[in-house]
Amino acid sequence: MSDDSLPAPAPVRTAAVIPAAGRGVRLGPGAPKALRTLGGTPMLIHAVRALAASRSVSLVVVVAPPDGAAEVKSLLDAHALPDRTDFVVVPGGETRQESVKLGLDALPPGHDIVLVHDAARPLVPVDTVDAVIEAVREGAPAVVPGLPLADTVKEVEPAAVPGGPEPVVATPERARLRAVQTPQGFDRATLLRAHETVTDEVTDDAGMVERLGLTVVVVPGHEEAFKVTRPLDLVLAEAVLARRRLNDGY
Ligand SMILES: Nc1ccn([C@@H]2O[C@H](COP(=O)(O)OP(=O)(O)OP(=O)(O)O)[C@@H](O)[C@H]2O)c(=O)n1
Ligand SMILES: C[C@](O)(CO)[C@H](O)COP(=O)(O)O
Repeated sequence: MSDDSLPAPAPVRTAAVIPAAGRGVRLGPGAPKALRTLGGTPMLIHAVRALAASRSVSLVVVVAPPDGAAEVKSLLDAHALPDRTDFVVVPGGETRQESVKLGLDALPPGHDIVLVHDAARPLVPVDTVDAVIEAVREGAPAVVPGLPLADTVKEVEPAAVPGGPEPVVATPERARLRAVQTPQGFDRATLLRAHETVTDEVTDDAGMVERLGLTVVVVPGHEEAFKVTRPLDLVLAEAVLARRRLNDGY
């Protein structure tokens, strides 16, 4: 039985934190990775647009290179972004984990779902963003997009000398493995607790939630949400962008 005199529940609001403070050492010398261009536009702007394309995302916190917050603010001002979204820029830290924490510290109250998305994944489709948000809305405290692996993976004993042979310890069953991407989505309180509690270095935010003993779920990722890490990834990203521009006027 419904009671029309009760106020409608407040809509669940979503914020996104975009860590963009990395140097991009594996990409080679040049500007900080997030500021390098893809199709003439900084990678960070692509990533911000990808998240702001979701109608659920009302706030984007960009975590800029430690001495680059002013430059990032100017970049956001200079590029067209949706009016319905607010943007905040904060300086980042030494590690990804530190940068995400600094982004979380800048979140105002009122957003119950928080996404964390690498600036280095500039081409994630909005459907992937929305699928992650939806899974959190449905009650999962932590959600990651992931894809099955194409390669067989070996666990090894690290080489005694750099470049030396590495004894294989195990071959995990490939069908049970997923390569995880971002945006990773969280119930806000869970993500804040993870960042307050976990002190050792973890390579993704969902991994921190796992350490709290909570369940993380994987939803289907997308091959275009790949991370631009090495020079060959830039070639692929330019090709994907060129195809989108040709097909969709992106
Ligand atoms: N101190 C850091 C390190 C990384 N990142 C961000 O975390 C995301 C994923 O990191 P990765 O792709 O590894 O970027 P880099 O750390 O820049 O790469 P590299 O390890 O090659 O230097 C990127 O958007 C990167 O800007 C960050 O905000 N702060
Ligand atoms: C968060 C992440 O993109 C999920 O795949 C990844 O763990 C980041 O790792 P990196 O070594 O910092 O790029």
